[in-house]
Amino acid sequence: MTSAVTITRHGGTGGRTAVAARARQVVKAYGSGETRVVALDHVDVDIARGQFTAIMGPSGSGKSTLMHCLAGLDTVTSGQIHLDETEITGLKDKKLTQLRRDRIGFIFQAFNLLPTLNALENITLPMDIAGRKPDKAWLGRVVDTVGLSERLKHRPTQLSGGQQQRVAVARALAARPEIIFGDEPTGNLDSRAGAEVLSFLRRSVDELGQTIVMVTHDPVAASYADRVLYLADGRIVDEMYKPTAEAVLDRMKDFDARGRTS
Ligand SMILES: Nc1ncnc2c1ncn2[C@@H]1O[C@H](COP(=O)(O)OP(=O)(O)OP(=O)(O)O)[C@@H](O)[C@H]1O
Repeated sequence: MTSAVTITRHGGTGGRTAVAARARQVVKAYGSGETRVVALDHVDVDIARGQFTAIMGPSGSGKSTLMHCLAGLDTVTSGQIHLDETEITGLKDKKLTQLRRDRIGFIFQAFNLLPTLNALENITLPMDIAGRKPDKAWLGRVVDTVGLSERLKHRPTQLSGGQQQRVAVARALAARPEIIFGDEPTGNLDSRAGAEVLSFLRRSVDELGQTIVMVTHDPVAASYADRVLYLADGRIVDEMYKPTAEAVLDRMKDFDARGRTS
């Protein structure tokens, strides 16, 4: 067969451009007058499709705010945010809710599973709500990737914390979102369960082409990423590719000792 025009995807499970999300000159300020806090101060960033990006920085540096703005969970004060080719800044609530539901996946520190549903039902719940039929082959791959094949009939209370978070990871992956945002996804897990979940996130990038952005305080968690962005006082002050836990820790100590270094 010839003649079909193929649109090359640059990795990832959705979208067309090599940049899954981008922020341009994003400012987020809370409050006004003397109580005004600038949480994001003219942030420019590109999130590469099919990569695992970690966001790090001291408490209050703006990590969660950046994630929430990129994910359309919070509005910006000024600047633009695009998801693939869609500008999300300026979208009305209804459109934004739809976009989050259809194109973005979330993993939070709390697993947010429904106790009355089994693992499989929890995984497919967002698609059920959206009236979408799960792609069975994909669902099978996701379940295998996160190592849950033997646990699908279990309810959350019958699963360990690590297994529950793996259900949450599978739930985020199942709908093939263009991008998954994680806010301290291993923050509630011991180091072994955390390592397991991080390995599954890593595999979902390597084997399923998923794009992931994760906020973390933990240098070990960040070492699973392809790239680490460092925030300080609402600005991206540094980045590191192919991070190791030692290099991330050294960089954090450096920041603590010298404050903002750029
Ligand atoms: N709803 C809000 N109202 C007022 N100020 C806020 C609000 N949310 C965040 N801030 C402020 O914005 C700044 C950035 O907060 P943010 O939660 O993004 O930081 P963070 O790096 O995620 O911190 P942590 O690591 O402690 O979670 C902080 O100074 C915070 O106090």
